[in-house]
Amino acid sequence: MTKQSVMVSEPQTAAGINNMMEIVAKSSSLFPSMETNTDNGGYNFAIKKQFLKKLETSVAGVEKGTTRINAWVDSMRASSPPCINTAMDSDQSSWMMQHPSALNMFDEIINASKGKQIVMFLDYDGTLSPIVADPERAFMSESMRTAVRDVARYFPTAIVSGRSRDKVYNFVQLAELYYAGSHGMDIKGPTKGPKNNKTNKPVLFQPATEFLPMIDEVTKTLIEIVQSVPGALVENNIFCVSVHFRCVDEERWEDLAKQVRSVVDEYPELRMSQGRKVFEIRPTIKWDKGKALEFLLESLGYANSTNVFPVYIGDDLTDEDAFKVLRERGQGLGILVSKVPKKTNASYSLREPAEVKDFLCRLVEWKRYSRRMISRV
Ligand SMILES: O=P(O)(O)OC[C@H]1O[C@H](O[C@H]2O[C@H](CO)[C@@H](O)[C@H](O)[C@H]2O)[C@H](O)[C@@H](O)[C@@H]1O
Repeated sequence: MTKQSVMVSEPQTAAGINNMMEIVAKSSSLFPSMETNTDNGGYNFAIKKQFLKKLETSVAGVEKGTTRINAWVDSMRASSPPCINTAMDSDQSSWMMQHPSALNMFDEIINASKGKQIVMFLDYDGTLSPIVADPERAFMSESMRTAVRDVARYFPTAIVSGRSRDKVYNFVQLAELYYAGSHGMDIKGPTKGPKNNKTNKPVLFQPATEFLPMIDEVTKTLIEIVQSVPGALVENNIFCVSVHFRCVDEERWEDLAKQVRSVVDEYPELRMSQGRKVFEIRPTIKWDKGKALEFLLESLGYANSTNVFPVYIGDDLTDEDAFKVLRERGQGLGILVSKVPKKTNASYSLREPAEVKDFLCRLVEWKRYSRRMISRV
């Protein structure tokens, strides 16, 4: 993994993306059903050893799942086709009709929010910070930090990330925000904030603590096995774990998918999905970024309120859970950050983090202007 922060462009075709979405959707039905392993108080710590031995001696178990591995590799490839062709142009424009730019539709968005409290939910990677090759160097710009800080002055604001809460906090460094790390499985309220904060006690919610030893064990196993795949990187996100393949040669993807899949197969209580050149491994509990959004709205006192307008901005598959919740509630809106058409539950789009920043700044400008107008009356 390079120590330099390298910008990585991700040319993707609409067909490729839709293909990937379908493959990912289909592959979820291939996950083993959830069963409780009662050895050793719920976790089988011998699994790691058994697994490593199995890898040394045979890949028979993996071969049985050839079709499934092929689906994963297809999905990995579909997320990075070589170029954008002209057929894309018409797909792009029809997609843009369905998911118009949140900047172009700014006035409509503001009208829809009239009389309601906007609550902001922001994903981190690919939304507040550009995608880079080294996950440790995914810094957000100082101007983005200022924009988020300003937004949080006027609207309750939460960062919702796949990263561990501590890690994403270290990137954002704003104490006045809510943070939901590990795909929403680790939620903490602000350490400083507005006086009218309805909850005096700081929020702390961790619905997956029982999985900590298992995630820790799987992380260690994954670190050992990916050593043989140059460029692969395991990131411990505390309640979940990521295996990055952004810097792995495409010829090695199949190997990597097989190895990761066979580790995860040993843990029926874990599931694996694919994000942007990353495998995400997390507990099968029914908790995701959508549930985290609902939990935060409730903590803020908006559980059954019709006077709230949640806005969620994100770029990845895991953000779809939050977009879906907003669609189902018929409240607020989702904004997908993407340069290319993607199947999404979001209503609007923004092309890249720079546009996210512009959108946040316009929100702040509008709020300041409307406050000035009110104070004049
Ligand atoms: O929910 P998010 O905040 O978007 O986190 C999702 C994953 O983001 C990170 O990986 C992605 O960004 C990296 C840095 O730009 C990039 O190198 C990688 O290829 C992307 O997948 C993070 O490192 C993961 O742990 C998160 O799960």
